[in-house]
This record gives sequence, C-alpha cells and structure tokens, in this order.
Amino acid sequence: MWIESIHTHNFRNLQDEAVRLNQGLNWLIGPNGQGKTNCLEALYFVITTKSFRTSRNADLFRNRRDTTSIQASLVKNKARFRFSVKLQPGKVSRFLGDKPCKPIDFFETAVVLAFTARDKILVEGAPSDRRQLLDRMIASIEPNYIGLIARYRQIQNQCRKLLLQKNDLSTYRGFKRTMIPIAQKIIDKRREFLELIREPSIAIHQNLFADQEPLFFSYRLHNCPVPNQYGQRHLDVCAEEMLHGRAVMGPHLDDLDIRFIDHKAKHFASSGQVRSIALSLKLAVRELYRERYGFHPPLLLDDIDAELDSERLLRLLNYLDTRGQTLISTSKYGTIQGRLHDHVYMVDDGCISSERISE
Ligand SMILES: Nc1ncnc2c1ncn2[C@@H]1O[C@H](COP(=O)(O)OP(=O)(O)OP(=O)(O)O)[C@@H](O)[C@H]1O
Repeated sequence: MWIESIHTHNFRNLQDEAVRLNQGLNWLIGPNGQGKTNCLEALYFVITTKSFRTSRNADLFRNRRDTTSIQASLVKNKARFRFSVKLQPGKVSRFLGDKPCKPIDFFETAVVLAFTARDKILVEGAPSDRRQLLDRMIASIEPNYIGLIARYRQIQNQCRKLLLQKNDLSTYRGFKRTMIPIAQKIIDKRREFLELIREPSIAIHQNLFADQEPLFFSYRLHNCPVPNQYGQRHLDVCAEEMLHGRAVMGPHLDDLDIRFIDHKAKHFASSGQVRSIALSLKLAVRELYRERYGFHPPLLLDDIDAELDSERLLRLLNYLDTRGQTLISTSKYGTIQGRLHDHVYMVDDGCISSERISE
C-alpha cells in the first residue's frame, strides 16, 4: 500500500498544494516552520481523520478559513482508492471515492503509521498518554478494536453517572457485571498485542539503535494484586467505588510498563534513547502489520534526525530502504546527501515542490 498523491486546501499553512508521491523514501526538506510537519499531518489526517498533534480541529483551518479539505489517492493491491476529508467548523465529512462514509470505513481500507516527537510520550508521558498510543497501535492492526473501546466507554459513562449519584449500589453492580467481560477482552487484546511486538521491537532496538541494553515491557493492571481474580475484584470494589464516587480499577486506569536496563525507561533512558525505544515499538507494529496483511503500511517520520546520531540514522535509513513507502521530514540538508535514489520535496512557506538530489 502506498500514497500516490495528496492535495490540500487551506490545511494549516498549506494553501492549494498538490503533490505526487513515490514508493520508497520521500523526503520533505526545508528550514523550520515551513510546513513539513503540516504536510505529514495532512497525510495522516486524510487517512485516519485524526491529527497526530491536536485534538482541536479548529487548529487545522488555514488562518481561520471556514473550510479545509484534503484528498489523497492510495494504491493497495493494484487497486486505487480516493480518500477525501472536508472540515467545516464542528463538522467532518469523509468520502471514499464519491461515497460519504464513516471513520471505520477509512480504517478498514487503509492504514498509515506516524512517528513524531510527540510519540516520546509512549515512554515519558502519563499512563493515559501510553494507553491512548497503545490503543491506536492496536487499532491500526485490528480496526474492530475501536468498537470494543467504544463499548467500554459507553458503559464506563453510565457507571460514572451512577457513581456521582452515590446511592444505587445494586444497579451499579449490574453495570459492572456487563462491563467486566468487555474490560477483560480489552486487557487480553492489549496483552496479546504486547506479546506480539515484544520480540520484534527488542530486535529492532538492538539492530538499528545498537542498544544492547535489555528492553522490557509489560502490561500493568491498576489496583488488582491477584490478576486471575480480576472479575471478582471488580465486584469486590463496587462499594468502595460508590463511597468515593469514582472507579478504582479498569482498563482506563491500567498502564504499560517500559523498562530499560532494569529501570523505568521514563526515569533512566536518555532523550535519544527514549526516542529510539518509542520508534522501535512503532516499527515493530509496522512489521506485525506486514506479517498479517502482506505489506508495510506507509510510514510518516517527522523530524527524524532531531535526536538520532548519524550512525543510527544511517542504519535506520538502510532498514527503511527495502520496506514500503516512507515519508520523512528534515530541516538538515546534509541528511539527504548522496541518497540519489530517494525522492525529495522542498517545503518553503507552505509551498511544496519536487527536487532532484545532486551528488
Ligand atoms: N492553522 C494554521 N494556519 C496558518 N498557519 C499555520 C496554522 N497552523 C500552523 N501554521 C503555521 O505552520 C508553520 C509550522 O509548520 P510545520 O510545523 O509544518 O513546520 P516544519 O516545517 O515542520 O518546521 P520544523 O522544522 O520546525 O519542525 C508555522 O509557521 C505555523 O505558524
């Protein structure tokens, strides 16, 4: 699967930009603040209808215009798919070809993976950041997972209302009984996913980033000392939850424990190491996708050379060379020197133009 072209209209600082992309490595290059990340964000948005850096769609309209739209053409198994997203204040419209559709239709048709500076929150962020990224990674492999999370949220909201009223323990228990199997399923999915990416991410981390130091990660249940009595524990804490007016356990409170040389990576790894740990996990997800579906999904790498030394960067680029389509942004011209087979786009004040690499 690869993205053949993109056309933006009033998306951030990109006015009417139409770009034809290529398979393999595509570079977006230009000084700071020109629109490289905006271009990657537009690509991510048109496929996922989510931004990787804001949850406020209002930020995306160029200079407060009242409409912004993005179209992209994707090629998958020799078939061509046209994705369009149109944003108006408070409204998102999605189209596959000319047909209006839902986010799940996009998810089931194409996947794109992105790695940006923000992904460091996978290691450094709060448990809620890690859970969100973990869930997004699982959903990129299994679109149905989104439905499971949505069902859990729905029951969780009903439980929250009852907890605020603090007076109907038996109804609350009833809701909990409905919620437990869904919570258990989410936990099983998260654990299974972590198991699947464990080996590949450790191998990628060692091979690309030459970090021989052991990397471990595991799923941590919140407030459940005996995991094989998970369901019973949920029921046991009902009275306590009702008393305090809030849930004390559930997948919305669990965490992903990432350890590096036997310490919490968050407190021990250097900034560059944090970035390589987070990137190794993302690349492992991409490998898992290829194993399942037979091809690497497009990968967007923002500001890739910001914290990687030149040796690690070279190893990463060699690795990416043979693995599907990658779009990479950089502000350092030296990074692309000698990469004669790659495709280069200059980004200058919101305008994108194709360039040739000179020797
Ligand atoms: N809604 C918007 N309307 C107009 N301009 C915007 C909007 N949102 C962001 N910008 C502008 O886009 C520019 C930032 O672009 P972007 O983040 O893509 O930069 P970049 O080329 O990736 O830079 P860097 O190398 O620093 O990461 C800034 O100048 C910012 O003011």
